[in-house]
Amino acid sequence: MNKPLAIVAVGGNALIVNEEKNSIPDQYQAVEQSAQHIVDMIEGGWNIVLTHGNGPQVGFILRRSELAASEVASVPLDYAVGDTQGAIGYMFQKALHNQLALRDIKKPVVTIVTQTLVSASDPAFNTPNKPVGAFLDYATAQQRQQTLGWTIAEDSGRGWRRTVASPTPLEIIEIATIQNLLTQGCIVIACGGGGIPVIRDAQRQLHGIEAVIDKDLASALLAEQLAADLLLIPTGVDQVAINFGTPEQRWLSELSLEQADLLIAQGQFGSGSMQPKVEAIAQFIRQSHQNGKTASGLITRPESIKAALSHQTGTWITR
Ligand SMILES: NC(=O)OP(=O)(O)O
Repeated sequence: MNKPLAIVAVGGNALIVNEEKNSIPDQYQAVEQSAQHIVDMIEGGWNIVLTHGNGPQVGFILRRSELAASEVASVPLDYAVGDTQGAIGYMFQKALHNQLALRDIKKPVVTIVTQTLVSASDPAFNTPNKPVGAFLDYATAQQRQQTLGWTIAEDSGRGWRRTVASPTPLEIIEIATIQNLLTQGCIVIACGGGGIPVIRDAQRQLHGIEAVIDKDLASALLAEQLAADLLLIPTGVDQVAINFGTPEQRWLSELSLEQADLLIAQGQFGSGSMQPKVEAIAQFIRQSHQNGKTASGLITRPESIKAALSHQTGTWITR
């Protein structure tokens, strides 16, 4: 029997343990931790495609580019997304390779530079709302807004960040290659940072466009197109909660699509944190159902993945 396929979507913020420990070696340590849990899944019989975010990292590249502007040409945002695919892909590729070697599992790991089609007329280009880079105090963010033309927004009560446009992912250009690599038994790292945003002209030519795609939405599209069984989104908590942070807080082990819709409508999940994860999983499950496939989603902490897969923790979302 074929092994089940899971898309595991690791957030860019998950690699930044705290704002003071955000160096490349610090991020690599976090990747090494995640790699252990992913290889546990492989030992448990799963095929894996790993996707990852890049919100902090792509913002760091833009900032380096600004700081060096008098010496070297600046980096357009689509190229900065490509840079993060290479750097974070390298981290996961190396960490997974090493973890597999420790357990004597022979499985190739490969990172695919992935382009994701978006629409040039997506209204998201008029309202940049995807936070990137570091969390700043308001005075610093406002000063950069005035001097560098940044758009800024408060993010999840943690501070102010630069924002960029985040159009809806429509098509994964390298989908056939990703599928082929999976069929050959590879662990594939794809759609990094949601994929490099590209538009297609009337002559079918691709052109990069400056934006950062939401990695959960891109992962949902990828999961649907690969007919995956599971979209797993590791995050900072073991389970999704309602009434989060109040005396009425309640952790959820299971969530139907109808319950998810209702709780989203009630504004139960943070709009910049848990809500996009639940929405992405719901979209994947619905689309899979339309394609005749039964699929599910799981949200949990990376270190709880093994327990969550045997339903001891985590929040399972099913139709
Ligand atoms: N591209 C993206 O969604 O990145 P984060 O998950 O790091 O915000």
